[in-house]
Amino acid sequence: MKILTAAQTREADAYTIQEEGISSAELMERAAKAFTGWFENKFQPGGEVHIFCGPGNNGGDGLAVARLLHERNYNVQPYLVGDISKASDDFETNLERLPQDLQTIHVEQEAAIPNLIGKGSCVIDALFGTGLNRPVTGLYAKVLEALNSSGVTVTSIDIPSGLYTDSQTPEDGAIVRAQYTVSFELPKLAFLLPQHEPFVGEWHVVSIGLSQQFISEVNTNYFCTKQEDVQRLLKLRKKFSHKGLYGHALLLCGGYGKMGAAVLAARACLRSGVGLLTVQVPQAGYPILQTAVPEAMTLTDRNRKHLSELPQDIQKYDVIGTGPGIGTERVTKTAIGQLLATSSHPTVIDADAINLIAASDKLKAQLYKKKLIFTPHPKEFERLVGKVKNDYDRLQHLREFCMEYGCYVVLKGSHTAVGTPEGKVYFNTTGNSGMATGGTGDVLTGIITALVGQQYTLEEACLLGVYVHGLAADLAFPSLGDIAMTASDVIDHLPKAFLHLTQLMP
Ligand SMILES: NC(=O)C1=CN([C@@H]2O[C@H](COP(=O)(O)OP(=O)(O)OC[C@H]3O[C@@H](n4cnc5c(N)ncnc54)[C@H](OP(=O)(O)O)[C@@H]3O)[C@@H](O)[C@H]2O)[C@@H](O)CC1
Ligand SMILES: Nc1ncnc2c1ncn2[C@@H]1O[C@H](COP(=O)(O)OP(=O)(O)O)[C@@H](O)[C@H]1O
Ligand SMILES: [K+]
Repeated sequence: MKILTAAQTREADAYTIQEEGISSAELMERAAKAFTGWFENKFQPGGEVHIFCGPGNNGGDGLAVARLLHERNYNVQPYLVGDISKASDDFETNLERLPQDLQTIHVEQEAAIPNLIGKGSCVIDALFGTGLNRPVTGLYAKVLEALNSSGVTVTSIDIPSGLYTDSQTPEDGAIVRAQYTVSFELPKLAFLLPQHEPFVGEWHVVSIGLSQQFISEVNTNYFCTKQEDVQRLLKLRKKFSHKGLYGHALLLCGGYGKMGAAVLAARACLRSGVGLLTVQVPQAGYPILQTAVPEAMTLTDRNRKHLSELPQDIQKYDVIGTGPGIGTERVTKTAIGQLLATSSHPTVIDADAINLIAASDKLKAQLYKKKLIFTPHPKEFERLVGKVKNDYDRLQHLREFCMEYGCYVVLKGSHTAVGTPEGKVYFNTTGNSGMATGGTGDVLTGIITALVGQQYTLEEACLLGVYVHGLAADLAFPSLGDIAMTASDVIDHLPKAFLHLTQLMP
């Protein structure tokens, strides 16, 4: 699914209006109906609903929603905020359409801002949408600040007012802190960035029938991975298939005190369909791996505690995964250096392997033109690319790093972002806060390694792997919740996650 900029969203609106031969007020009516449908499911009629409308089409939406909720017996109070002498045409149309018994209140100065503290009211924020073109200050900022400090439940139409859709909001701009955001047709880039969680709250997308032709033709660098996107990637097994068809993976993982990382990566790799798995661990890990993961073949390093060498016959493997639990000893750095210098295998690089590379220009110089997938969390990513200013800056670095080295980067987080060598970014849509616990990243390394071994392209392996990893956690959630969830629980739910995707296939 594509993510459009504010400008592209306006073009999509205009294209739809022309293609369907409808008026912009009709499209607004669709948007208002779609919003109202969501709202009715969430909030019962009864309490007061205060709707704050700005001078543009977002305000127009607010007025149309006021009329529709009024018709459905909600106790609605619309406010017109600021100078509405230059309001948009569709705002005017919807103002005229308000029924006689629905009186608006005009908020033209600070003293007229209603005091909603302690009233338990519900607020709909329709001040600004995608047409916001400068930071919110003055009277509008006072309104947003009053809402933020009043303790009311705010639901924003399209986007929280004051928040920029696809670039960093300037620091002097006020932004409403919504509990819910109900957006039209496609999610906005701003919703996917962790820094915006306090403003966006729980977000939902409702369809308003924007032109699918426009959406399929428009160019964008940003995407959301939905179930239908990964389902078509999934390869079914053939009846006469054998383990030789599903790849032989090598995991170079684990170290003294962190052998569990190797166990987690190995188990996840096996649960993701790899044909054969060999794990090389330091000697201290031999009994652990042989006991905890009997399906895997185990090689031992000459070093007792740390990765220090590559296996002799490394050529025979189809894919290598490394990093989890390996530590950053000098001997391990040498081994990772050898790996980069001598191997042409597709390789998944995680955790301490990233840290070692990040700390060495010599190792970094070896990254070019290889088949590499990096799976950093935000701190590991900053070690690779330097300090970032904000989430947009991080995305820019992500794209630049991937383009420079021709690699894939799986930047982990609540909406994990997969960067590609073409500079595209795919945000994941599965997963939950139960995954915020040690070892879940090691599980992801195992999953992606297994998928590359099964001949998925690097891009497919990243997208499918990240999706399935989050889906397993989502399937674990109903019985385990997020507080008690562990990385092993995620592995235990991988079978259900793969089944879920295959059973839904046509
Ligand atoms: N097009 C359609 O058919 C559909 C559109 N839809 C809806 O329309 C929304 C987009 O509407 P929009 O383009 O009118 O912009 P909107 O967000 O209301 O703001 C523009 C107004 O705000 C003003 N303004 C801006 N920044 C400001 C600031 N910081 N401080 C103060 N003022 C500021 C700006 O004034 P100006 O810059 O001219 O001074 C202008 O008056 C979209 O999010 C969705 O909700 C849906 O109904 C689907 C169909
Ligand atoms: N709040 C969250 N919502 C969704 N996914 C999460 C959340 N927190 C963490 N994750 C996922 O859990 C994994 C954590 O990886 P990482 O930080 O490398 O853990 P570790 O190093 O302990 O294995 C990542 O895949 C990340 O996307
Ligand atoms: K809004």
